[in-house]
Amino acid sequence: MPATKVIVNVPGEQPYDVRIGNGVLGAFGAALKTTPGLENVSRYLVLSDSNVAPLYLKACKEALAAADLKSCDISVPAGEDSKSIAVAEEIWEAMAQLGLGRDAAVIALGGGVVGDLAGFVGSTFMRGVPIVQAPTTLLSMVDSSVGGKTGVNLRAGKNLVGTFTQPRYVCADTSTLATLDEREWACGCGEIAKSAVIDSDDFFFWLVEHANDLAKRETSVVEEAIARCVVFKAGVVAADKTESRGVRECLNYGHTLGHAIEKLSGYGTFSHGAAVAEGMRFAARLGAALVGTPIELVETQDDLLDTLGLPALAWHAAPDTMLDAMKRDKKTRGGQVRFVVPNDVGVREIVNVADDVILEHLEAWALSKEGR
Ligand SMILES: NC(=O)c1ccc[n+]([C@@H]2O[C@H](COP(=O)([O-])OP(=O)(O)OC[C@H]3O[C@@H](n4cnc5c(N)ncnc54)[C@H](O)[C@@H]3O)[C@@H](O)[C@H]2O)c1
Ligand SMILES: O=C(O)C(=O)C[C@@H](O)[C@H](O)[C@H](O)COP(=O)(O)O
Ligand SMILES: [Zn+2]
Repeated sequence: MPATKVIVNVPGEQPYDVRIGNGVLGAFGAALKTTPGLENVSRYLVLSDSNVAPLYLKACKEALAAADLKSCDISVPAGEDSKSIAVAEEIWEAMAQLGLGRDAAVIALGGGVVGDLAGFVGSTFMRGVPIVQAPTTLLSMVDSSVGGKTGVNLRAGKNLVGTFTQPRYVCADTSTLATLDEREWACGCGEIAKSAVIDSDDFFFWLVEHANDLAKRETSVVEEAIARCVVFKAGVVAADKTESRGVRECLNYGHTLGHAIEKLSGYGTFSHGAAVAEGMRFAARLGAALVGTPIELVETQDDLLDTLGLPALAWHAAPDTMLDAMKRDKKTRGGQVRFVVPNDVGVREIVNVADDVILEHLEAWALSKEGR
């Protein structure tokens, strides 16, 4: 896999490119000018957050101006709390005040929070304007900027309102990762580990071998990890864009428990990636009990997550409270909670798990936390 600039095409009715590399934001405007579906855009709204705007908004707007593209911008407070209907409504109102019409497009400049929020407001404003993703966190480069899941959280649970709307273009400038702190680095590594476990032996054992270098941000390893994740996700999304064919749900590995942790701990207490990593530990153990997931996989995954800076969380809630939160998961059918579990590396299945079995495993999980 090439180490510098990589372009991955996400196939589908409206295929799009994901451009990955150091400095690709500099050529952003020129790339948008030749992107199908953006020919008639008269103004771009750049949505970012209070951490990202001071760092990268100027460069983004300069890249647009250099290609004679007009832009305006809105910044939201950094953090998961901005993924809400209240903030979405403020943005819709601001877009109307700015005089944006159906010839506008929305650029998400930031992490997964900005990406999901911008995707949601863009896909609903005036019944939908084009969306462009310019991810600036590791997590958003490896996962959220690709695939078109947009949305906001409700008090009842994560991502409970949203749309499936593919972006027209994704620009992942890896130079922006230099300003990311340790917590957010590890968060991205959580989704990389998720993709590796459910993808293949090739990805998983490559990651095990390079986990230390990824944690140390070794450039070629980082770029290869991003490219591998995007190639994998592009294939899954192409096969099942709206998660209706039983293929895309695999990307939810670790999320059944992970989303419940995020909700119950107060959104933002744990990063999404840390919660997903915890969910992967739990789901693999459930797999070992229910479908024969090899214990070597459970242990290798534990070691991998440790190396990537994602130790088991010293946090738990009462099992019945956890179960109640998990019942809001979108994979739930007929009131029954379903988990993605790995039968082995690269082989996954969705299992319906009875409440009493989940409670029994949650109790064991809670016990394992005592004394931490
Ligand atoms: N749509 C999807 O397919 C998908 C996939 C995975 C995760 N998600 C969602 O993504 C969100 C998590 O995304 P995230 O981890 O990127 O969180 P985030 O967007 O909150 O970013 C994490 C923090 O890093 C800051 N930041 C962003 N870029 C930076 C940079 N280059 N330098 C310094 N600081 C920077 C942000 O301001 C924020 O404080 C969750 O809401 C999750 O549900 C969505
Ligand atoms: O793209 C997908 O599909 C995913 O499931 C990717 C996940 O990493 C991501 O966190 C997603 O937002 C979760 O989706 P949800 O449907 O469970 O809200
Ligand atoms: Zn996720």
